[in-house]
Amino acid sequence: MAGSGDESNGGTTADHFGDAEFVVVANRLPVDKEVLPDGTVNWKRSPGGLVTALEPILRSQTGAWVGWSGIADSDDNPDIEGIDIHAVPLSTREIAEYYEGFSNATLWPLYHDVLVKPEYHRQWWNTYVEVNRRFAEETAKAAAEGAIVWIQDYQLQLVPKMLRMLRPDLKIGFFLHIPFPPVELFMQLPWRTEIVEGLLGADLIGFHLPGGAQNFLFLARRLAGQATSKGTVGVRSRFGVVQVGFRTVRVGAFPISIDSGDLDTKARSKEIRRRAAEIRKELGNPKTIMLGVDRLDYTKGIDVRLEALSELLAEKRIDPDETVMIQLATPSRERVDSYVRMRAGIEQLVGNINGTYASVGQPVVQYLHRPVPRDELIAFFVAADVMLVTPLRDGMNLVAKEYVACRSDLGGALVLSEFTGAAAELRSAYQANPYDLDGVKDAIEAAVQQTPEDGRKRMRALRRQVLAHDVAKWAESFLGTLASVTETAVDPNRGVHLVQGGAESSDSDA
Ligand SMILES: Nc1ncnc2c1ncn2[C@@H]1O[C@H](COP(=O)(O)OP(=O)(O)O)[C@@H](O)[C@H]1O
Ligand SMILES: O=P(O)(O)OC[C@H]1O[C@H](O[C@H]2O[C@H](CO)[C@@H](O)[C@H](O)[C@H]2O)[C@H](O)[C@@H](O)[C@@H]1O
Repeated sequence: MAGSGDESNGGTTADHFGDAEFVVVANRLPVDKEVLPDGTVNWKRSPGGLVTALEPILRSQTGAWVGWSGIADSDDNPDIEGIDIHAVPLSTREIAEYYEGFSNATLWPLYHDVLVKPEYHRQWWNTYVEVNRRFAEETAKAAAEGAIVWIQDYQLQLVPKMLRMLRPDLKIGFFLHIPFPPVELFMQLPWRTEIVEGLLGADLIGFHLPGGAQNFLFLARRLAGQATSKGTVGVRSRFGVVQVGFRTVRVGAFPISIDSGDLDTKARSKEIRRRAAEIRKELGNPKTIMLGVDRLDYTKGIDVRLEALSELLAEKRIDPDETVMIQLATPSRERVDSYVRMRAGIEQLVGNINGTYASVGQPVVQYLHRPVPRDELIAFFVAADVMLVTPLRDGMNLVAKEYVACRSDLGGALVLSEFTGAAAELRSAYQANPYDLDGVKDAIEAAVQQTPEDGRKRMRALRRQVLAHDVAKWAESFLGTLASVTETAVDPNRGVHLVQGGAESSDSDA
């Protein structure tokens, strides 16, 4: 019987398997801790798209979620109705070395075009391995025999292989939410082979875009010495294949989305419309409201849009008396040096623009360094005439899709960086290369000056895409593919074949 307690599954026996038929494994749990004024603790479900998409699946079968609570040195295991929570506690040292260090100061910049220099520290790597092992062990305990396990993102790239060693009976999917870099960048990583081999423990590896899938296939051939397909990968179709012994690993592109129907309904509500009108009034009824909504991250190109605005104002192509830009920036990874430096740079740019172009009581840029409540955010989307999404590199960018979902009035215009995953789908946006400041300025100016008729036409096309492809479809397409490829696997021992270390080859395609 697959999964019975011999050496090949790390000693886990069927009696020690969990109950969950579907397990999500992510760095973060889908809950936020709230301490009420009277000191009592309340765990609120986080409003993220992933939870929304997976909740019905987690509820319809016995579902579990393995992740970190977001709090240091905490042994909290929140109780959430309908989801069996398995918290993986992290110590202060592990947060510094695994999360802030290897995940966010090594992998994050390396995978985002080396926008800042990745730091390579052996101690961070060791802790990344240790923490990935704990996630794998916790998952092995939670999953029922033959369960489906879906591992999320760059923080956990070693979990697929570790988990397969513990539990060869499982069907393992992995999805990367950030870009997967080209070979020229990935080869910098001292532990490049271990990462590729870690991912190859999965049955299905998903990326947002075909380009990421193709980069991975090339590296699997080059670093793990595996036979791979060489044809182009499609969107939710034409999957790539890596042959790992007698195990077949599929590689595909599954662009994530949002709960567009829900946002559309909320944005149509009277309360949100009233609040949107109120926001415009509070801002002094400007002709044009521009909006940026991001985690405060150097990948998001907040500086790009501020510099573009500053030059447009200097060239009098935008009138400061008629324009307000709102930048909502959620604090993020605040103990990582590159984030501290970037925040100072952004705040200086905001100060410079306001110092030069604002009138008393009427700043041109209104900057909020905090998250805003969901309904308030929706009202901002409804109020904004021009949405500025200008990342230097972004896996997808859900904000662009959220804006579109909120515009049932067919108003507004989306300025969108070519270097977001969303750009592949949102072709009717005002797209620009964020490295070409003149191009960004032209796109912003065109968006500000669009005719209502052109605006409606573009927004209609954008909405068709976003409403037809929501996050439930994303989950269905990934999980449907995972189910079909594991069901058709012919060899009952498919579970145990793993790539062994040191397989780097000198592929002549390099
Ligand atoms: N200031 C903010 N207040 C509230 N929500 C925010 C804020 N900034 C970003 N968000 C939300 O966070 C999510 C960001 O997702 P995305 O654009 O894909 O980028 P990332 O996951 O890299 O932060 C969106 O759902 C967006 O609405
Ligand atoms: O958990 P944090 O360190 O606070 O960071 C928040 C999340 O940021 C990243 O989001 C990515 O996923 C989005 C959805 O697929 C995508 O639209 C975006 O382009 C990515 O940057 C990260 O990948 C998540 O793991 C983090 O939880």
